[in-house]
Amino acid sequence: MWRRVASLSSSISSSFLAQTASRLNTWESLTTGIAQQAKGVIAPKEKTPFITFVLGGPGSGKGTQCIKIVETFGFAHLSAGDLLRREIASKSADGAMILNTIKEGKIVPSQVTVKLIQKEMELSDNHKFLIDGFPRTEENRVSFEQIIGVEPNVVLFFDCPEEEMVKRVLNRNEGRVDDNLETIKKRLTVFQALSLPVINYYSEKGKLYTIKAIGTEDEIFEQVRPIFAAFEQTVG
Ligand SMILES: Nc1ncnc2c1ncn2[C@@H]1O[C@H](COP(=O)(O)OP(=O)(O)O)[C@@H](O)[C@H]1O
Ligand SMILES: O=c1ccn([C@@H]2O[C@H](COP(=O)(O)OP(=O)(O)O)[C@@H](O)[C@H]2O)c(=O)[nH]1
Ligand SMILES: [Mg+2]
Repeated sequence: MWRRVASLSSSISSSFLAQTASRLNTWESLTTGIAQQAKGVIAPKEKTPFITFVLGGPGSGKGTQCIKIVETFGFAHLSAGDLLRREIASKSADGAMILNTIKEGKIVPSQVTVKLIQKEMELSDNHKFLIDGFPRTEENRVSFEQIIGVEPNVVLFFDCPEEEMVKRVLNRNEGRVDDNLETIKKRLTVFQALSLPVINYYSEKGKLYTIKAIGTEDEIFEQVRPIFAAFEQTVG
């Protein structure tokens, strides 16, 4: 749905989209409303978006569980880290800056990450999104709300002991520049200082679902499954 609108609205700036969306605060404002303006026709009613943020420390199992959620509940999986690594691989203008930031275990400027997420959402035909590994800071969170103009419906937090996260990352074997002891130590510090406040924010808003992220992948998924099963009727 976003793809069609994105192609129709190339002359309509994304800030206009964001302003319209945040004013009306509905997904339909981003889709049918703009489509009507662009084409002068009544567009079919679109589905309301369902956004899940998937949070947790490095190696807590976010990506692994996202694959299972996609298989079982048909979400689109947007990994912020994968989108950033794709920018590095494509040698885009921001590639070198992103690579250095990831090597240092720091956080890429919000504007860059949110634009990449926005593009993927626009290209997707799905209305159910798993946004994996984002937002990692309060600034990330605010930036998403301002640019995209919607809030998450559900926030998952994979709560895993540091010792286990370190062990998993060092065994990950995906050739990542940040899967080494020096970077992981920095990432754990960043997680405690910058990401935990985001998790606390959503806890206070009543949107947080905490998963005990130890045990087998299947055992952990049995904690995840009922969360999405409960929403299935309403989400579609
Ligand atoms: N429950 C689990 N038990 C043991 N290893 C796991 C478990 N879940 C994931 N892993 C492994 O740990 C590593 C990190 O998992 P990943 O899903 O990439 O975490 P994250 O995206 O949170 O960094 C991967 O090599 C993955 O195969
Ligand atoms: O919103 C994001 C997501 C990721 N990153 C960077 O990308 C790295 C890897 O993120 P990813 O989610 O892939 O790591 P994981 O938690 O899965 O190990 C992070 O340490 C950050 O440097 C970032 O800056 N902003
Ligand atoms: Mg991951």
